[in-house]
Amino acid sequence: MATATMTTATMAAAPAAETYKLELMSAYGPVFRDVLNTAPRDCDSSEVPTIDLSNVRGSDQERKALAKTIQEAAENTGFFYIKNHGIPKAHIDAAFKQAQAFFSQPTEKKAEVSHKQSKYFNGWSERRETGISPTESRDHREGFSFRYDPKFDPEPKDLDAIPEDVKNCLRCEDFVWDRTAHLPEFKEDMVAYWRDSVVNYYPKNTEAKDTVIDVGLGAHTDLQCFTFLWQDYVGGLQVLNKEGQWIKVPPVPDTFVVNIGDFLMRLSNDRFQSTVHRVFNYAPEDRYSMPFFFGFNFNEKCTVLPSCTSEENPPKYEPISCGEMNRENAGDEPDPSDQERPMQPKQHAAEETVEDNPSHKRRRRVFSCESCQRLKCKCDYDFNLQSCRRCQILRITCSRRETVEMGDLMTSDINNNSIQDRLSKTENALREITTQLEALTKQIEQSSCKRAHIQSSSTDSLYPHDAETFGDGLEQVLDPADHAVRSAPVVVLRDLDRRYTGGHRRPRTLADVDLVESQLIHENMARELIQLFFHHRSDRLIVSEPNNLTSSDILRDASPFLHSVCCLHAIIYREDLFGTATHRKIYEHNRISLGKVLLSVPLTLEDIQGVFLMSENVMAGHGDNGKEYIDSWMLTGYCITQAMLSISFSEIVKNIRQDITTPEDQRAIRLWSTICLDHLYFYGASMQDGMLLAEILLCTTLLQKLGTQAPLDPEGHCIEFAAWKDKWNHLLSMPTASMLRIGYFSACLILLIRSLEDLGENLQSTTLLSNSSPTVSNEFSTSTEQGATQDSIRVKLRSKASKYAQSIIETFLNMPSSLRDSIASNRCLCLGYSALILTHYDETQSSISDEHKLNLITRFEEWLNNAPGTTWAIMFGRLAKQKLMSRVHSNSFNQRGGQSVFSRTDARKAFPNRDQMGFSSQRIALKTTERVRNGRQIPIAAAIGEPILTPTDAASVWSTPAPLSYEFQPDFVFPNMEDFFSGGFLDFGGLE
Ligand SMILES: O=C(O)CCC(=O)C(=O)O
Ligand SMILES: [Fe+2]
Repeated sequence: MATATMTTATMAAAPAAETYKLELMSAYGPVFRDVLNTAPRDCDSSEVPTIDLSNVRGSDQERKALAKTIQEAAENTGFFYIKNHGIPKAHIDAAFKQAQAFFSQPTEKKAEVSHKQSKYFNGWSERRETGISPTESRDHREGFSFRYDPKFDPEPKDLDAIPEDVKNCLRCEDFVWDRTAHLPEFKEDMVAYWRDSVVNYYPKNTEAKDTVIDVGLGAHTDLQCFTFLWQDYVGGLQVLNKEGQWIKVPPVPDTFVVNIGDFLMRLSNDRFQSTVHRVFNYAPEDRYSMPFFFGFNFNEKCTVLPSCTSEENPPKYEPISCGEMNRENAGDEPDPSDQERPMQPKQHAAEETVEDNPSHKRRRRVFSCESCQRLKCKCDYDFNLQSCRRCQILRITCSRRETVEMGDLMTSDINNNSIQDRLSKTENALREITTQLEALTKQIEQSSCKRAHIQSSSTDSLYPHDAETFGDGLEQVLDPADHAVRSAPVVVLRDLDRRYTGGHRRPRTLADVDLVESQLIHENMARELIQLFFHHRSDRLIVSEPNNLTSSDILRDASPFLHSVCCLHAIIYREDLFGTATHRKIYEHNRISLGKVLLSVPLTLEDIQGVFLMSENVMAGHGDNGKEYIDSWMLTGYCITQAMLSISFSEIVKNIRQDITTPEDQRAIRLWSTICLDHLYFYGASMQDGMLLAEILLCTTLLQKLGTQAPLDPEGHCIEFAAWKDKWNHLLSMPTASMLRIGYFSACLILLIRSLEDLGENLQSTTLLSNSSPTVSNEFSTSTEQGATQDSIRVKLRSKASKYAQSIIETFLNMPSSLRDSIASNRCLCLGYSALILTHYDETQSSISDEHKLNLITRFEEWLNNAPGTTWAIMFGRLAKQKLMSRVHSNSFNQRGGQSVFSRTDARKAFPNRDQMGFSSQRIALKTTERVRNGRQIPIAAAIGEPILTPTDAASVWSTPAPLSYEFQPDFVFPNMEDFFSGGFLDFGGLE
């Protein structure tokens, strides 16, 4: 312990790594920036000033003063706001509305105008499709682009008079408007706003990943001269200042943000700053922005502006066009000049060596760094500095290549030359690798202390989920071994893992390509297969719809691997595909992906789900035993290990305690319980494990059935439940399976109640909890044939529901008392609810005698009175009893000609152990409290109980029944029984 404390102290004193390396794609190739780890702060007006453009049409002097202000801002941060810009607010508002209308369409609709149909990157781009910054996540953004079209110019153009070379540079495409024609006024409002624009949509994002910086649009510089940006009120734009600090450029009403682009920086001989910026939309709201990129035609060659050069500061660059400049960086396909921001680099084609082509003549060596060669700049490579001045200024790696030019040397030197050439390439490659390794090591080191930094400024945290449950600085020390002093092994392991992988996953090419992309199946087929998966196989993961599987909207995007595995599972249900060559190919694809995924730690929940599904023999047909897959046990075991690393259990437990579990938490726990239980299955699980598994599967079936239209047939049967019962009958029939039986009866009861409600029966809180004596109309609406059929169905369902409610209570009362007392609170509420149902229907409707009911209910209530933590159920139990007694009373009253003749004997029959009934004459006061469950507020009614019976004279009370003693507030909402039921087995967010 002493050592640990010492280490902590030493560590705390050691200077923390302050920066991380940010890699950027630029026209000059990859550029690295050192970025401070501190949380982004607000910009101040000296960094991003607001410039009033009112004087743009003022006197010469005023205009000069304005130009100077702009120049200063362009030379400083390269970012500024403009106000009084003259763009009508109505145009902006209309375009904004259209942007919202466009992006709120279903994906399929947006896909109709996908940029994939475009030659020039016009149209819609999906979320995560682009990943502009190699250091950060893929972009959590959708975009819609269109280009200037002379047809829509506010000053009408003679289209025929446009010169051919200018026409060739136009990038407008009609399909963007044709395929949005269904949106009223869309084109008109958009072109009225800008005539050449991108609209960015950053969907709300409250689930930032903790391993990468999850960005809306990654760090980049804009490529052209300057950008006008309108942003809505949400905020998220950040700019990297000269100190390497991210500063926030928040929305300011009625302004645009202007920033300088790479091309203007070059034309100004680096005087104006093209500054790195990004969008970080970690916000509970969607964000929209509409930039306009101003630049020359992409073919227009421009020189450095003479006014920006002098004798001491000669032009650094050769004339170049914007198109050429960017093509130099990114290769030729697709034409990068059609993008507004840099593209991710393409692998340069392997360079041709002299050996590859021995016909090449001996070459003359010239010294010029690779970047200057590419950009046709003069290179003043300094051998001592091992860099040229331009690369130094740009802070990019200056790799020198001994370029050889045709002509000079003797052919006999070819071999020597090629060796020399290769040697120099190898050297360069090594240097590059060393730089990257250094950067990576630093980044990994920083990632472990990043948390500490970022946590201290929690509001701006880039890693909100990184906020560990650790209470003090002891857990934030750099040496993970120190964690061992206080942390569970898994915490140490997780930390080590983060530290050594830095959250980076191994590349797993195939696993990240889904079946559609790899052209194994068509998109529509994939959609059908996913539907089939959810119809037939989702019980494997206890999920009922795709977004139970992932937090992202699109499973294919979130996890191509899991998507492929789900498709593979569904093929069993497609006779036309099962056993075909396509099936085998898909299987092969998944098998290889599985291998890649297994090697790429840390795994996401989706990965683990995929691996888990692969533990089944998915090549087996319906009837075959999918479980006998050779690696199943190993795979489920691996899933368990990985889940332990990926799931923050303590965080989830904390959330459960506070009743604030997130869908992500629930997903994690569902997955965890499923894989553990499945693993036990192979291991030889106990009966109790089996019962728990059976019940979880039952619950899944129930949830699925509740989502369907007619969950039961007219006889009140459910095929799926019958199948479940068949499968688990060996457990159900065991004497120790009372809870499982109660679960089964409850599930059946829930479906019956749902069916009755569908037939118009009111079984809502208001009815079940009302103080009036429960009578259900027996007057059927037999006037129509359909009405008569419905009535007869209702009769059957009522009687069945009563039977199930009876079975639930009976089974419970027959359990050993120790087991009864340990019942989960949620399940206890199921019992209370069953009691209400049992008493709701009279003898004729339920085919159960009131006497028997009273007996059961009384015993149940007696237990409730003595059992701990059953507050709610006490109320329901008592209410049930009162209602029943009041009906028994009025029945007897009516039967004996208005005379109450329910005798002591009757009472004794109903209460054979009346002395042990435990009725108390005390008033019961239940506290009013509020709990939140599943996001709903459930007021627990204040209930004051009057004594119902006194042990001394039960019979006198029969003749004059006491008024019902529980009064529920009118807005009291009875939670669904399925909430109780499904919450019961995991005891999630249990109500006390
Ligand atoms: O959405 C924003 O605020 C910035 C967008 C941007 O930088 C771009 O589109 O290049
Ligand atoms: Fe930008």
